[in-house]
Amino acid sequence: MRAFGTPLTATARRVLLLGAGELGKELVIELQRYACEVIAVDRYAHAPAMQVAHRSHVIDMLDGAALRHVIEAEQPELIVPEIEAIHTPTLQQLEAEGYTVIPTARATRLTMDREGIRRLAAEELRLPTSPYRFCGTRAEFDAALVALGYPCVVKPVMSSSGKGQSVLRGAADADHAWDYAQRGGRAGQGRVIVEGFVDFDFEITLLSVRHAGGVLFCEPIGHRQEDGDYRESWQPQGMSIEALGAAHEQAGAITAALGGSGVFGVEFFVRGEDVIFSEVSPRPHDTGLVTLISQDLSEFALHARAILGLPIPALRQFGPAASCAVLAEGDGRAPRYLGVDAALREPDTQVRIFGKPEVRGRRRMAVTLARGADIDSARAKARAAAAALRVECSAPLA
Ligand SMILES: Nc1ncnc2c1ncn2[C@@H]1O[C@H](COP(=O)(O)OP(=O)(O)OP(=O)(O)O)[C@@H](O)[C@H]1O
Ligand SMILES: NCC(=O)N[C@@H]1O[C@H](COP(=O)([O-])[O-])[C@@H](O)[C@H]1O
Ligand SMILES: [Mg+2]
Repeated sequence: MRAFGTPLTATARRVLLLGAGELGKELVIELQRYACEVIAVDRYAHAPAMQVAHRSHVIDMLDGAALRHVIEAEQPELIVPEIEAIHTPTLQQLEAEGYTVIPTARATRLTMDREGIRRLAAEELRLPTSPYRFCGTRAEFDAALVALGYPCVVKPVMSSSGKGQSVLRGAADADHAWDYAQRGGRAGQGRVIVEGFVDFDFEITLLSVRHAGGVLFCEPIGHRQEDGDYRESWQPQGMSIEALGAAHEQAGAITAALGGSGVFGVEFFVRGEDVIFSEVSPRPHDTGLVTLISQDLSEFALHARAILGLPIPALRQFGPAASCAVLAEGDGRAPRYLGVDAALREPDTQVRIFGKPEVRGRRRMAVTLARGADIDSARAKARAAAAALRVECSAPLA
């Protein structure tokens, strides 16, 4: 095991994050507890994780040359992707040259593109998934709608948090769904996936931790999404022993195929006893923010331990807990947060404000966390705390 060192000296264990949002911010805080030297990179200045890192860089992470330049200048021991939209072929080259990418460069490449991960899961590993088709043209899209029928879901192959995603109820929705997916994709050159709609009873994220001592699974996290974006999550989600066993088995298979160390957020739909694989993040997951209050080691603490090669002898879950996303809408900068005092009046309630410098359209700006006697009361507390918060931009966009 490598010794830990002193930041900003030759002894430091240096970690570079690619993406510096709210998930990265919590990870940086955990890495700082071990006195790692942390460098945060994102496409804009003053991103949340930059505010708690030792240094930061603003680059276009889809630009392979810019990515290589920053990494060669910083010489990190660990490169930790925090978002999907990164020039992953460059990460594969850097890995071949001796850098360590978390969990592996191949995992980041496969999961950046819905086609890579879906074909691995459904066609190689034979995990149950929704029926799907990939389409690069409008004609292929129209053919996919005929083949899959309605309702169905369309998503750009490269997007997250529901960007460019819509549900089609009938042929009348096709034009809008196609145009929206074309605008919402970040780097996929217009390619989309069309999926048959899964009429699930509930959906879960199974946080799976690959670390030096083996694989651990957190209690399942239930969540509610709107427009493909997470609004509330809770832990533990009740489910049958059989369904939980199937989820463990599938999560074990997909994370083993991706390899490396760290936390993975494996997403499933559950319908009766059927457990249907949806997708996986090779990093902490937004629905896993609930673990900031529900576990002794949050998903960020677990990721830090796993990637640094530290032991995780046990997981402690504290009982029913919930999180609620706080969204702001509109356009402006330097937001102010009113009602934080009101949000914290109940016992066992917490707030995280991410510190994002501006809002354009709709953006997640904070999260509330709560524990309760049962899931319903934890959710009600987290929702009430979120409702007490008001986000107001103090200045127009520059
Ligand atoms: N085939 C489907 N059938 C029913 N609901 C779906 C389907 N695909 C996606 N959804 C709904 O949309 C949500 C978001 O989908 P998905 O996770 O694929 O998007 P995403 O943009 O990758 O989101 P994130 O990056 O936040 O994980 C799912 O959690 C689910 O609620
Ligand atoms: N579902 C993925 C997810 O939640 N990712 C988190 O959101 C940030 C981007 O936020 P922004 O779009 O507000 O900049 C990312 O950096 C990551 O922390
Ligand atoms: Mg998802």
